[in-house]
Amino acid sequence: MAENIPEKSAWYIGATPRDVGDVAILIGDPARVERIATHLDDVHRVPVNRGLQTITGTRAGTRITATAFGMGAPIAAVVLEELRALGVHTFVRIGTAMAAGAVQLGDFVLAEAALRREGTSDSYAPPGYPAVSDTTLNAAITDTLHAQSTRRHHTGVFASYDGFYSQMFALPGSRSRVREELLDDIARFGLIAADMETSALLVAGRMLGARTSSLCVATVDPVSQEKLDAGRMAAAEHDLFEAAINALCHPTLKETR
Ligand SMILES: O=P(O)(O)O[C@H]1O[C@H](CO)[C@@H](O)[C@H]1O
Ligand SMILES: O=c1cc[nH]c(=O)[nH]1
Repeated sequence: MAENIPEKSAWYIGATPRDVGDVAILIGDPARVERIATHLDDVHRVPVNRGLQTITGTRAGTRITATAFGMGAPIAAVVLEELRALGVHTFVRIGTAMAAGAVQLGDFVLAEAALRREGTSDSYAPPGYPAVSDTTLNAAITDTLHAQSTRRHHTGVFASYDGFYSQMFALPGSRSRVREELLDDIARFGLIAADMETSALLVAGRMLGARTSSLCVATVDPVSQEKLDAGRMAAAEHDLFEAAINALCHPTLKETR
């Protein structure tokens, strides 16, 4: 009988259409999945596959999926592709980013657009194609951040890089030009943040007909390499989860889809 035929599951994340909602939060660190689960009701867990973990829970009647991709643009795009194929139409990447410009550690940074310094977005669109966030989604996120008003936020241009140690965070004794390239980009393009996935997700999301944006906490200073301490990070993560979940429940996202 038809209802006994197992639904096909996505190759890597292992989820079926029934396992996911219409909207999703893309998380880097897998350890954040169980922590965001505590912010949702009726949480359903998909078995972990290849370290990729997906859960779906509800908030105010909206089913929200959260999947952790780990680190870097290629796997982040795989996860976005699979969730999109399962029916997800709206994505918010949440995570950590390097602070740039006037941004201070612990501030939120919301991507309006991103400089494509990674290679994954090239597999979706030529270099002249812009990596831009969805404006309706960003309006919902901004509205939520104002209502939440727990910490400062900045909206602007991110840059995303493939090489964490070769392009973003030089280890002691490594080639100093590494950081100079990043500092050059920050100054030349007035960036507010740098991470590893945002530009690829914005391009892939748009090419696949999904709404996509990226909201991060600034956690590292590019010049001093100072990092946000664990206590402040935990508080920021809590606020980040709430901002993403509340934004995805925003009424305008339902009205305009
Ligand atoms: O905190 P998450 O979301 O993992 O994001 C950031 O952390 C990793 C590298 O530090 C990259 O994935 C980067 O984008
Ligand atoms: O330095 C950093 C911090 C967070 N995320 C990154 O990609 N780089």
